[in-house]
Amino acid sequence: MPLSQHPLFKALQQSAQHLPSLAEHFAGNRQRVQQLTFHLGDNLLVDISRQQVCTSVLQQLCELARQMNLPKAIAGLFTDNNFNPTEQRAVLHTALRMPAGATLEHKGVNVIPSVHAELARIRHFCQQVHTGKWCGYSGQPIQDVVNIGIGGSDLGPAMVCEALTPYCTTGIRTHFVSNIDPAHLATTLEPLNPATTLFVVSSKSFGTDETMSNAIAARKWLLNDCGDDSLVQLHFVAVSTNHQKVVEFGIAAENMFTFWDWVGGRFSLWSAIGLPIALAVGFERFEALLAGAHTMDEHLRTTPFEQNIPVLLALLTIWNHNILGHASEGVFPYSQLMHRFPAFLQQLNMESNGKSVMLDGTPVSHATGPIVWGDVGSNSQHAFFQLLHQGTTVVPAEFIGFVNSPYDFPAHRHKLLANMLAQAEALAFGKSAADVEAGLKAEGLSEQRISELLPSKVMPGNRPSTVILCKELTPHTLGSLIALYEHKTFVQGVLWGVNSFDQWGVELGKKLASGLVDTLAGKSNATAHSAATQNLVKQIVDWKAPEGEQ
Ligand SMILES: O=P(O)(O)OC[C@H]1O[C@H](O)[C@H](O)[C@@H](O)[C@@H]1O
Repeated sequence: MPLSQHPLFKALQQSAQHLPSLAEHFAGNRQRVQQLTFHLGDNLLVDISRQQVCTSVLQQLCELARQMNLPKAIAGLFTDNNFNPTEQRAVLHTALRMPAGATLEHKGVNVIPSVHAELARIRHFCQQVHTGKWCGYSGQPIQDVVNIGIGGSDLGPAMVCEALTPYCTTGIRTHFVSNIDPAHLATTLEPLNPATTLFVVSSKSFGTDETMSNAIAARKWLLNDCGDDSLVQLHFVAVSTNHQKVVEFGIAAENMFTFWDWVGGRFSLWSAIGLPIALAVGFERFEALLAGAHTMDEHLRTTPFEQNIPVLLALLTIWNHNILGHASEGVFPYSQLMHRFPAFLQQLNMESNGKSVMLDGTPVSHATGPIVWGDVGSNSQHAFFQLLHQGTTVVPAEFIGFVNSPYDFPAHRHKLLANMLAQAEALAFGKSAADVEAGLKAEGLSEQRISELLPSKVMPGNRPSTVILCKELTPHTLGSLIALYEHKTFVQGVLWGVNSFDQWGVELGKKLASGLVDTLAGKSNATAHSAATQNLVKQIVDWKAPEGEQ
């Protein structure tokens, strides 16, 4: 039964008619914070007390999830499944972080030994690079690793490498090139020495145009320097599921790391796609990242819904988005190192759940994925938080904070977290007209000035937020945090009844672009396109500098 037709969904809509304010919620229940704070071990806590729910609404949401077969779906994530029917693929990324002795059968074969065999190859390769045994063409050890990939073959490893900067102690510097904009490759390569640079060409399909074009250009750059095609091998490894295309590209099979079609691109950083992470932080820390994700997997698999963190966060999206009608979700890590986390989450959640048809192909009758967006705090406070506090759109916010940091400037120590706590507080409780007026009076302002200022200074409050507080941004905690969002995405998809693991919507644009490349190169005309495109093509051709002048 679709979500919106379920009797419990209708009951939740009824509950939302008589919603107490957050201030009333807190005043009416002294146990609220304890009841609505959940722990993963002793290093991660999730406080949903500032969400516009009470325990009875949460129970209704959990019951709805049970009746919509979420328990079976969760069990399916840890056994063989057919969760991606349009691509005829299973969804088994949880296998990538299972311990060596575990069993997860796919088509009757236990996949865990293959997962660990590939991890052993990654470990060996990292050792070779880190000890200088893997040398470039001039005999010098590798110093810089450039990952060439896009989407799921870029965002996860790029985000993790930045987030784990304090753990990047192997001496290997990592760089990420994704965009077909030549500026990305050119500016990345500019300071690098080809003799000490290794390229990791990462692509599940090994057919993505941006990645292939950048890989071909990188090979030329290398060849220009070393002058011998056979030496290029020393500077290229591949990560892919497509052996044939890797070999056709000219990368030897022994220099290819593999993963499997049951790993979706946006869920793949735990596979060989994480090779740059292991090269940057060391294999043991990569293993700690996997272990952190496995901890969250076990939490998802074994915890009753009423205490299950990813399930609760997904249900809050159902509540905020489908019942209360809030169209977007803001995510605000209070950590400069988590700079790329919102972008990673955008692919994870929006590519997974930005769907309009149910699994059986019928149109959805309820909203699916919200717009996910955000940026780091405290920067975002000084940019767009005005709208969050006083705008006409309510944006449920997720704050992510870390108590300890290896970067300890005494004057900064408490300010970052104080800012995060203050934002959650201001969003929830605002400032009433009476309080604003009293403050302005105390400042000695005239009656007239007070009445002018009052409407602009009132803070409505009652704006929902969640706080995720971690002890420290370690590889293990980051693994748990990423897996939390993976599972949140998965649970949302189950409730919405969509296929969270395909992405057909991105294909049309790719096809149109490939036709337009020839048009812009003057090899075909634009008449097959709309008048708008034809006009822009004409302008581009007119303005284009002749070859060689750019
Ligand atoms: O890893 P690749 O096969 O190169 O794919 C890279 C990316 O491209 C696609 O267009 C998809 O939208 C993404 O889901 C995918 O992660």
